Amino acid sequence: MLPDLFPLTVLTPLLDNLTQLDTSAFKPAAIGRHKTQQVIDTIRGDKICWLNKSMSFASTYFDWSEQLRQAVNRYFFLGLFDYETMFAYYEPGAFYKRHVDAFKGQSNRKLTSILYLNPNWQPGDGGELLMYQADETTPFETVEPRFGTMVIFLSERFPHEVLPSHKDRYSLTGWYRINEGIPLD
Ligand SMILES: O=C(O)CCC(=O)C(=O)O
Ligand SMILES: [Fe+2]
Repeated sequence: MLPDLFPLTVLTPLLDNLTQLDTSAFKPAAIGRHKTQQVIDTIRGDKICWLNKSMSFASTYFDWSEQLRQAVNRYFFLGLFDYETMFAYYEPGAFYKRHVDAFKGQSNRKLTSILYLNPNWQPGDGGELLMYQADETTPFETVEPRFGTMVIFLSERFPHEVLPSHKDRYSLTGWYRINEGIPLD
């Protein structure tokens, strides 16, 4: 967990632009990919909008994400290949039940990053991210979704959940992916 990672001069325009996005570009978040994809609002209740490089207001964020990708590859040899990121909006009452972002060997998502964009977040506003080790039921980390806090974790390793939020809750969630090569036989 990295509190206050970005300066307000980066965060404030980012949030302003994201919240001005055409809400018709938002869709209820789904679970699974391709044919198995479905919207189950008893598991997650956020609405999402994928970001793309043509959104120039997000260029500082994309540049920083690219630097992180290169640094992680340099130090940890993860072979991260590209990055996808979405803006997520949890309206009051929305939550996301415990899950992992990727199952080992079944996805090319390796590293998850979440940047929280909630100015004036207070204890009691809900919406905390709980991080777990494997099968444990007690979280080893509870993260309040405060403006500028970033969380980075291995997508296959850590189950996590979002507690019901009592206020509008905004975040940018991204996944670094490895290149899906053709397996050698
Ligand atoms: O917003 C969060 O704190 C977590 C979101 C999440 O787990 C996801 O989108 O996969
Ligand atoms: Fe997740």
